[in-house]
Amino acid sequence: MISIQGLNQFYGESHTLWDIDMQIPEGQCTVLMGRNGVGKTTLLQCIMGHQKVASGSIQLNPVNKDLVKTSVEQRPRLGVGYVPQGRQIFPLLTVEENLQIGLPVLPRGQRKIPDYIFELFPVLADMMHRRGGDLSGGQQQQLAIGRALVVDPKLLILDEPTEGIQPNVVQEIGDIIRKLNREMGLTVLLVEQKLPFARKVGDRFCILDRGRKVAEGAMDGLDDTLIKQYLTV
Ligand SMILES: Nc1ncnc2c1ncn2[C@@H]1O[C@H](COP(=O)(O)OP(=O)(O)OP(=O)(O)O)[C@@H](O)[C@H]1O
Repeated sequence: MISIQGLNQFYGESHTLWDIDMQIPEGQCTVLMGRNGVGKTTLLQCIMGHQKVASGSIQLNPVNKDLVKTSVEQRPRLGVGYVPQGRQIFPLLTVEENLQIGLPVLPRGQRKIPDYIFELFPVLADMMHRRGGDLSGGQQQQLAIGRALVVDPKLLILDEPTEGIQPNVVQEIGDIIRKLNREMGLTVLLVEQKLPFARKVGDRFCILDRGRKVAEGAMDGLDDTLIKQYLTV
């Protein structure tokens, strides 16, 4: 679905991502892992066009587009949905208004929030007219995922969807990501620090360390040596 090749990124003089080659296979759930500050969010932001790429390509298939050469606004139209770190819900807008944010990218006749979003997240229907800021952290995460789904993505990218969320809701979010991936066929790329969660939802892992990709493969292959070397603090 996505093939990243030779990607380099800088913050000013600081070389943050180094020669990243990475595959996000269609239909699978890939978990991007690594310690704090290794460049996971930066890589997602490069895919979304929120950070400038110095060199390399991010090929999106089957539409056959290099995202590096595509405008930020094009991503949702090309079928890429994004749930950013910290959720970024608009606190003063209602749940309905937050969900409607993505609608203008759709053709005029299709600008309606799909019903299945309320089946996945019944709480959003119950709280439709409440302000985003009144929702709990877990409810806001559901709203952020719902908002990303409004544009009918083929690829869903999530940055630490379980961060700051209560354990019982983490389980619920995991079930929803699995459902989206395994039953509804969305390709998923997510950043996740919690190992049990990564193992539960992921088919594949990819590890970054100090801006370089150091390992990737099937989730079964994420062994103690890799965990000790690159993930534990
Ligand atoms: N806007 C920015 N300007 C300058 N440096 C930045 C910026 N954002 C991140 N960095 C730096 O780039 C490096 C990678 O940060 P990034 O947030 O991508 O890492 P991460 O792996 O997602 O970390 P975390 O798990 O803490 O979210 C870090 O050294 C960080 O301090």
